[in-house]
Amino acid sequence: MAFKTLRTASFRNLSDTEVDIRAKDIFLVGENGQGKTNFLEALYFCSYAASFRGVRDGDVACTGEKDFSAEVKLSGSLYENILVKFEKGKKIVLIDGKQAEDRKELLEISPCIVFCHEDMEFVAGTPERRRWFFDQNQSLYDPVYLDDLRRYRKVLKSRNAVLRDGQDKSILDALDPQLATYGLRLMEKREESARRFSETFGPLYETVAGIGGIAVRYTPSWKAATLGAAMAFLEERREADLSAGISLSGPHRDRYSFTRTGADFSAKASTGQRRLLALLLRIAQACRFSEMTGRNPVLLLDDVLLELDPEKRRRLLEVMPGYDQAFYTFLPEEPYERYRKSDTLVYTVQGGQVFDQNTDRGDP
Ligand SMILES: Nc1ncnc2c1ncn2[C@@H]1O[C@H](COP(=O)(O)OP(=O)(O)OP(=O)(O)O)[C@@H](O)[C@H]1O
Repeated sequence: MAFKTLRTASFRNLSDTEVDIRAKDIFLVGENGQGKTNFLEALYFCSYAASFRGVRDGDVACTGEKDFSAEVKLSGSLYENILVKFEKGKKIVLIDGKQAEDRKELLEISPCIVFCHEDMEFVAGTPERRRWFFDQNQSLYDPVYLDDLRRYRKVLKSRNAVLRDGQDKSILDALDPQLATYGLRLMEKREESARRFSETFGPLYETVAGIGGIAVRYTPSWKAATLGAAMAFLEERREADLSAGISLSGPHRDRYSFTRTGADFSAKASTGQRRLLALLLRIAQACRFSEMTGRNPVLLLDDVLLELDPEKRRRLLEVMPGYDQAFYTFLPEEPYERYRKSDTLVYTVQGGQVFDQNTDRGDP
């Protein structure tokens, strides 16, 4: 699947036009703060109906506006058009003009993998951010996992409400088996997935950074492998949960870490090594996605090459995963011409306007 055109309306600072993006590689070149990342964000919106910058939908609308939309036409897909619009405080996803019931339907159609500054949080940020990454990773190719995750969160929310408000404790007796059931399903998949992810991630890190033995370690919060054991675990901790007014254990407290030959790696890693960890997490994600689905993703690479020294940049380009389309952002002074292929489309972005730099292009 690839995008043919992107049309935005009141989307951050982008001007309300349609841009032709019919190419495998598209370069967006511009000074800081001109709208390159906003362009990638608009594409991402058509892929997940959410921003990758962790902002509320309303903040994406151009200053002074309340509503906005992003729309793409597709090639290599059963579908032709995706429109995501935010109107009167409500988000609507239209696939070929038909309203989607659940935005997860988009995952099957337009899978994008974004590489951005915020990815550093998966390495240097809170355990929650790392969980988010690995949950997203699994959800990209495993809709059952996403359903279980949503169900787990729903039960957890009810359980926390009971713990907080001191409601009838018998409700906890009813909720705990559900929490344990969904929680165990998540744990099983996380265990397997961390192991499989490491098999891809470790060798990638070794190739680009020259450091072997890197793996992802998954540490579940419940020390339990069966429903009975998980229930016993919850029972044992119920008093502590009641006094805290919140569920203190469960998959929402699971941890992921990066290890080298068994010892923690990220805490001692240099900034450059951490940056590479973050970058290669996304590359491994793209590889895993292709392995599991037999399809290639669209890559959105925001200032990725800028942060690497020339040798790492060269090695990174060597391990780039298979993709159907890739969008790269560059500053004007970067040597982007060096990476340009004969069919690469180059646009400059200035003040939210996207200018075509492909003068030799014939009629599309
Ligand atoms: N909701 C909004 N409405 C209007 N303009 C916005 C909105 N949100 C951000 N902007 C503007 O968008 C611009 C930032 O664009 P963007 O984040 O795409 O930068 P960029 O070109 O990728 O540069 P950098 O390399 O610094 O990330 C800023 O000028 C900012 O004021």
